[in-house]
Amino acid sequence: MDDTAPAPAPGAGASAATPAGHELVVEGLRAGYPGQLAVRGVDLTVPAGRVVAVVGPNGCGKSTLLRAVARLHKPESGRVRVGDADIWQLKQRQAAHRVALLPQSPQPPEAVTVAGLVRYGRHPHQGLFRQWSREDERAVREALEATGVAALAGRRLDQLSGGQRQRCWLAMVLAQETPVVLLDEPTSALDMGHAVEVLGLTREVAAAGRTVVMVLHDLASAARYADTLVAMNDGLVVASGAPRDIVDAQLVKELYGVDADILPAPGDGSPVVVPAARTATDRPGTDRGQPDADRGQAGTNRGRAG
Ligand SMILES: Nc1ncnc2c1ncn2[C@@H]1O[C@H](COP(=O)(O)OP(=O)(O)OP(=O)(O)O)[C@@H](O)[C@H]1O
Repeated sequence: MDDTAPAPAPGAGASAATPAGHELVVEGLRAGYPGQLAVRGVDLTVPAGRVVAVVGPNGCGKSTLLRAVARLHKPESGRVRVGDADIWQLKQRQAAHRVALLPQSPQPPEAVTVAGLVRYGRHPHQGLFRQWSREDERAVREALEATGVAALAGRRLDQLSGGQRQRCWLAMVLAQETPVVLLDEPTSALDMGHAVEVLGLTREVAAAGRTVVMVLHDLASAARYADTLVAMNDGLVVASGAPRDIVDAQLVKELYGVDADILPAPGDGSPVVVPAARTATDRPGTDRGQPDADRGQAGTNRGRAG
């Protein structure tokens, strides 16, 4: 763990019984959609027990990368390995023992309760000869408590606020008890207090030996809570490394086309990005998923993932 990372939140509750010790390795991953390659050759190695934040502009391929790692979006080429298992060589259920994904816009089953949703996280552990067990009950209870939604267990998901729902989905993913946890914008619907709790929880999960890869748009949070930042642009990793080593004005300009000052946060000194004010006429809107000529290849000399 990076020594600048905040200490795990007390009582945030990742179980010692959860599987740990699995390295995640992504090699030469290329994935996309008809007529568009969204991920154009990504290499990534994440040791067990680390938190990685993937950052980058809208449309640069972050979600596609996570979905390909979670065996939900078939890549054109490349490999995803968790421990000694090639995820794309496994059956869906076997893969779901190794990788869990909280997607950006998950679709709930109709009229499901919070407890019912979190129990879905145990589906990969069920089978013909494996019925619901005390172990499943424990995993569900711990996930509900860790995400602060135990009091909502009997409520219907569709009658909760967006932020409450977000934490319930997170509980479902944690209940799956996989060595690798992928979170696509896990704090997007959360107020500051709950965002801090969820980010602290990622540290707790990692401290239990699991691996967390999350997409975040808030660079300050990414820098504060992640051991490693992976910056993507136009389907490629353009920089990766410890946040304080790679977050600078040049990277922010390259990723977002924004001039910014980088200040050390009080306390841990992690980089805080302060964007320069911009008027509407400063710069016409661009699709940040497309490379600008003036952004070029700056930053490709930084540390590559892996
Ligand atoms: N289902 C789809 N069909 C076709 N193209 C898609 C589909 N999903 C994503 N894309 C395209 O693939 C590219 C990468 O999308 P992706 O969702 O991976 O980006 P992202 O970095 O996660 O973006 P954001 O920050 O906005 O969530 C984008 O250009 C997007 O338009």
